[in-house]
Amino acid sequence: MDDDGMMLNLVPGKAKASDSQDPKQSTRKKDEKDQSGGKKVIHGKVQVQSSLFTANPEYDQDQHKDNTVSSKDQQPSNAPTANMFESLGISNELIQVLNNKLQVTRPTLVQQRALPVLLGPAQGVQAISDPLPDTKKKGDVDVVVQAQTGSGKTLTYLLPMLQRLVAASTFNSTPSGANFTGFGSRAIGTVAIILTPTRELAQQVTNVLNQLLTLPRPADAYRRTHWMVAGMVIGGDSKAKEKARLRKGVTFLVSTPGRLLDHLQNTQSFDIRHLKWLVLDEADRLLDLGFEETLKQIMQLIQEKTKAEPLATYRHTLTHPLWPRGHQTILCSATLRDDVRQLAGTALVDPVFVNANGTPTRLTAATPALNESDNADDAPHTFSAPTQLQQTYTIVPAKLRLVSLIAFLRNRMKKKQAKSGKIIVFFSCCDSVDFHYDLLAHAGNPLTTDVDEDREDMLAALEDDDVGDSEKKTGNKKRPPRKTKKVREQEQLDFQRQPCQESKLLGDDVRVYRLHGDLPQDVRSSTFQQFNDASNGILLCTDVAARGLDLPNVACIIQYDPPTDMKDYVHRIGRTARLGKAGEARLFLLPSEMDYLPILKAQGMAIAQVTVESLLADTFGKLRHVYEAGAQETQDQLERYVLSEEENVILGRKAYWSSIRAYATHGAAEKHVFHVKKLHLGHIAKSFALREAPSQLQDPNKTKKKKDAKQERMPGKMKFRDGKQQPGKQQSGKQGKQQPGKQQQGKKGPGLGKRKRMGNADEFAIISSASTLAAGPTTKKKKLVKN
Ligand SMILES: Nc1ncnc2c1ncn2[C@@H]1O[C@H](COP(=O)(O)OP(=O)(O)OP(=O)(O)O)[C@@H](O)[C@H]1O
Repeated sequence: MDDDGMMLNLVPGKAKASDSQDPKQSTRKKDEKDQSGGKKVIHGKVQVQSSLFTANPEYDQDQHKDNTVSSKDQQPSNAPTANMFESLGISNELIQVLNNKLQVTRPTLVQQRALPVLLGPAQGVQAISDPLPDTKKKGDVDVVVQAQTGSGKTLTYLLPMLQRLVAASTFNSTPSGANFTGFGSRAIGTVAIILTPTRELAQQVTNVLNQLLTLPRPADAYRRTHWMVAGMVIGGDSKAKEKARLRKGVTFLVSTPGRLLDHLQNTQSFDIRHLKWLVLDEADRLLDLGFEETLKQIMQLIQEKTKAEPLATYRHTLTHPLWPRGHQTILCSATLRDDVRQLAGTALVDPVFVNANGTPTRLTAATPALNESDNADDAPHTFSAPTQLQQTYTIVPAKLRLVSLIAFLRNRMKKKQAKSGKIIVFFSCCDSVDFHYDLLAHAGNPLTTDVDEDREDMLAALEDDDVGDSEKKTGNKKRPPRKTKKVREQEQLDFQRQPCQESKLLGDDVRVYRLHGDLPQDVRSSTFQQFNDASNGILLCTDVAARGLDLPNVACIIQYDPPTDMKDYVHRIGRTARLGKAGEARLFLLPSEMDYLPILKAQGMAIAQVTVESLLADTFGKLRHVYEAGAQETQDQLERYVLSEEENVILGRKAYWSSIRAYATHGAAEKHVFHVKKLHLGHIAKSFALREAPSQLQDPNKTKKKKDAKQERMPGKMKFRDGKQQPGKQQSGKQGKQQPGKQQQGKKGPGLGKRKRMGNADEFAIISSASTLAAGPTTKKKKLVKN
């Protein structure tokens, strides 16, 4: 539904803000109060504590309803098969580790298909229908593995490496073990590099490797893995320590791209001349813009460094077919599509494509594109989600978003408490995660200060100028006692460093966690670990947690902000329903976003509707007036909390602006659905517990003086925080209080205008907050928002 007409910001009385030092202020205020029918007016704006259930857009929520969707009776598509690992060429010792340490007994379909290919010619298994002739790779092929989320791709690439190295450790020993001369030295350097897009995924893969390396000591009393070491180098860790580890030799190196490139360029002792495997986990993400340049440089350096002659000690050993000739490149993801071809022409040599649906096939230049098909019988390549995953959506008007989220979470936590499993909520930006985290942690606690007129005056001052000046503007008024700045800062610091918080708002003993790219690395790591170990709890996060993370017992995914890319949709929902287990994924959509449903369906996603009424009724009470009252009461409580402290308002505003900015990063293909112009900004503000849309960006760190100076230097520049206008590019359109939704000229401006290229990005590309704000379809390319 195109409701542009209704989507005007209806905040009444947009009169210019008056000077709060005006001696006539109190008289004028009184007048304003009178004129607005007794309602409070601040700076020309009526402070309306509006109802949640009035003035919402009209929409037909059944428009895209599909009654046929049901995942209840579906056979899980990513569960283990009836096959055995023995038949695939995995040794008993490794199978023991799989059974005992990882509770893995039977392979999944993709493991069944990919393991023989990856174990290589030395295993004597005919894995592909058209084995390579005697090429330079001598039977060891590059491999592209595409399989649903939670189908065990990590073991798919790790097991063959381990199997081959374990076999290589013993291949020249005598059968009895006497006169053993097996290979094994850490000094060989790095033989496998595994690249992941996020630090958490790197941490996870390293953990799995370490478990696999606890291979039992066999009868010949020689532990095959004694020389193998798994190590991790990621951004945020101490480089000096990493260098020391690399000097000693790290057999399996797990890394994020930026940090790997850094070591390849700067760490002399990082020896990869004997490199045999390069794995790109979440390859499509690594091939994305942002990592593209880094990856190119990595590939180039690997090509150069692996040309070096092997050390004399290993020359003989490495000729055995257990070791791949050259190095084998493996790409993995649930959403590999045409992107892979970018690399296929350079780093991959006629790769074999393996998925769960058919026999492995070679991918040559002549092979049709993965997501195209001329043949009607041959279904076009769409993404697929685990069949047992129950996908649902709820159309939620903007004003009701926040209470609907609270209602959903409360209901889930109340339902089965300990057994309900974990919940992950996805937001579009770090600021929004921070805001909601704070809200869930504190809004259920009693307020320490009253939300009175003085506080609202403080907020009015915030509206007009730098946050720092608000103290001045309300300086001579009596206020509720406030904590000193130092105390507040210390409290914030302590709050920042806690990996989780209790949320009284959601119920007894409910813990909330948060994860995003702006957190200090140690907080990120401990949060990830603690949420991983917890049996219950709610993780609020950005897409930094969307890829690859295998967090046990996640029962439900909530996409509070829709993803900006269909691939992200698939990965986000894939954090549940793993390895054949059940799971639910709920998508929140605005009425103006309903046309996203046919897009999802066209991509093979079966998604059913749950109405917002039933969502609210499940928590607040069955009768309409009861759940409306309950929702309104909750919203009021949240608004009161936000209004109670200056910091809360700042958090809310930052989150509001960053979210709108993130909204503008939806790709061109989905712009007709997700367009800032379609947003009702007043209603969106309500979903951040703000009583009205903030009219301009505030920067708590800048003094008014600095801002004025900037204005002088660059007249005409918009007053957006950190706004980095390209030199020579004059921005047209309204200056000063630019509203989102208003088309901006100067398309190639920074921030929203263009997806930022990160030279050495080792994380999701990141821009933290509302540094600039443009609106409308400014570019065809997807833009990058910090997550
Ligand atoms: N054959 C198996 N049987 C039982 N569990 C398995 C099997 N293979 C892997 N697992 C377990 O399944 C979980 C998911 O595996 P993994 O993270 O490798 O999935 P994935 O396909 O890489 O998912 P994603 O696409 O989300 O990254 C892990 O906990 C892993 O230990």
